[in-house]
Amino acid sequence: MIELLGVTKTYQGPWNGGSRERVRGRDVPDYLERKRQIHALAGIDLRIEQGEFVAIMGPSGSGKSTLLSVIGLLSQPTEGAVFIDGRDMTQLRERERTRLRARRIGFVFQFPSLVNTLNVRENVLLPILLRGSVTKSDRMRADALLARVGLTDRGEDRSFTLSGGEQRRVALARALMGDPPLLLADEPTGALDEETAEEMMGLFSRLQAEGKTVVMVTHDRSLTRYANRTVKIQSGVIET
Ligand SMILES: Nc1ncnc2c1ncn2[C@@H]1O[C@H](COP(=O)(O)OP(=O)(O)OP(=O)(O)O)[C@@H](O)[C@H]1O
Repeated sequence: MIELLGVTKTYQGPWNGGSRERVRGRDVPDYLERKRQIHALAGIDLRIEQGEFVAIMGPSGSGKSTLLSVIGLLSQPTEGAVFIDGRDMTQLRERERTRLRARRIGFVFQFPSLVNTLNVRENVLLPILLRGSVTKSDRMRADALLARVGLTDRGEDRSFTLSGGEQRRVALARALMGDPPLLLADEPTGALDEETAEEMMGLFSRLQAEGKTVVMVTHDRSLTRYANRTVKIQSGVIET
């Protein structure tokens, strides 16, 4: 379903502090001084089958979030190809990538980024609200998803009145609103207590059992037991 071939991602770092670089034994003039390059991904080959639950682990700065953003079409690789269902996403126009992202990918981040001025149900409906008007069946779906994440009857509450774990579940319900086949989660249980984290992982497991593909970045080794496979990344390279 998802295949990355030779994916690299290089960021331009800050100016390197005025120190002169030497290229082929000669000082590089100031006006050509190069920015430091950060190789966040340094040649990733990865295949993820439909219906898999993959955990991505690695030390801080190893490239996990970058990898997730490339898989999620939020960021274009510097080199390499990203195939989703056999189509190379790097060859598409930005508009088409955005469209596919909206239809096929749900994101859950560590910080749920709910809109405080909206109530819980409206937050779940946000992807629809942004596209146009909300129908009665959209509202029913939002309520069904809220029930699914254990927040029945909280639809009318202001989102900021919810606890961190509850807000995270609203974010999951929002990610599921468009029924995407692929769920990407970056530290979805970060800063949650153990019990709440386990509940969240239980939800992910059930979604996988229903056929969704789940890719999750985590620091927490104990959570990898929910995944079928753990991919370890170090300095932008997958450890084998
Ligand atoms: N937009 C950016 N501009 C410049 N450098 C970046 C950018 N995003 C990430 N980096 C760098 O790329 C490397 C990989 O970052 P990334 O966020 O993917 O790591 P990570 O494994 O998710 O780390 P953490 O576990 O701390 O969140 C780091 O050295 C980071 O500083």
